[in-house]
Amino acid sequence: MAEPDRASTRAASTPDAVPDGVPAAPGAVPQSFPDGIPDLLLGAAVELFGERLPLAERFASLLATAGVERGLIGPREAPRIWDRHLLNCAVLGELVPSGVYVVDVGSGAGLPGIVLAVARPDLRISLVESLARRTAFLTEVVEELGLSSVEVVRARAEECVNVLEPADVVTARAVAPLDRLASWCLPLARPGGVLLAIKGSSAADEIEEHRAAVRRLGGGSPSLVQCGMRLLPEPTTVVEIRNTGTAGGSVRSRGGSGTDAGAGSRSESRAGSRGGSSHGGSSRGGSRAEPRAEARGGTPADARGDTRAGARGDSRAQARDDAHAARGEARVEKKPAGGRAGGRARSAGAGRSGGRGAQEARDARGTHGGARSGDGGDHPRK
Ligand SMILES: C[S@@+](CC[C@H](N)C(=O)[O-])C[C@H]1O[C@@H](n2cnc3c(N)ncnc32)[C@H](O)[C@@H]1O
Repeated sequence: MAEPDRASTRAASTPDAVPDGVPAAPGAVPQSFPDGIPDLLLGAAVELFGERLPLAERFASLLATAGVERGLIGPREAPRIWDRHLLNCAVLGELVPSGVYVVDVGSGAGLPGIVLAVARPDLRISLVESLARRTAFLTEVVEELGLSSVEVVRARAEECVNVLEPADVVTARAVAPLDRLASWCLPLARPGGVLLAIKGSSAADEIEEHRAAVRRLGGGSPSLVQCGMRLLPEPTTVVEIRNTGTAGGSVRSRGGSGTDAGAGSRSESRAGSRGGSSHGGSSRGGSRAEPRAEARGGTPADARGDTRAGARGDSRAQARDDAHAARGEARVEKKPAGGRAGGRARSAGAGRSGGRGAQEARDARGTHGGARSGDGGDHPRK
């Protein structure tokens, strides 16, 4: 497996934080709101983003302009950005403990990763996305919003195992069916860590279909959780799977390579270095249902609808990615190093043996991370 190449940029400024993502006191809430937030959702937006609501508004605006122009979301999504995307993702924070390290797999245009970073400045977040066009957008957004606790990692999730620090929480929305998602994401979570997959109304069926595969992959029994019950007209359906640390198998990816196939890396990671996160605290809510329970509200959508403009190009790029991965080849795309040194990216073998792995880790700390960039399954849909 080829060495990942890392470069990074660090956000220029850090906006004022809301401790632990606690909603700001009423007096701190900005007085002016854009037309963009539907009246019905204004209360939820204020509660979820608090005094960082202007940052969320800026992200909404970037999605509706550059995001649409660059084919990252479809033009029809622009009017639905708040309900279908920002708030749908922000309520995921109910399941994320304070101060933990989160890896968002298949971030696309930043969903849910950027939204979580805006709503929850207490989190450290790595956005893992395989397509360069999308990581370029993500990097710009991170810089523009001053999200200093976020790194953008251009790589397939499979390539990040033993490269990124084991995560307390791995998130994903509209990336792949549950078995494939588990095979990519559970290895990125520490034992005891969780995968939170935003899913649609077929989540319960998916759980039943893939239960055995998830168990083979070291996942505990999946739970179906509804987030935002109190805040949103339609709550967000999340499948929560704990990494038991007993993985015993893999699921073949589309390219034909299993997660343990050693796909080559073409990664540039942007590593932030704020020290390891202990698994902190308890999560903030979410309403758990029995796995078989019917999910209310078809949230997660089929991403195909919202990426139409760029979908053909992306799927060609993804096919190339898959072919490379299937052959175990690496395609490293370098980015100029920038910003201060980071240190969270962890190389295979780093810390245990010297040699290349250790050198990679040193490189990651010394030059600081970068960005790295695939296409997947279901998106929130209403
Ligand atoms: C349908 S989009 C969803 C994007 C975003 N999560 C959302 O909900 O809007 C799926 C994204 O996952 C990325 N992707 C697919 N497979 C991946 C993998 N194995 N590793 C990293 N990213 C992947 C694709 O490039 C694409 O950007």
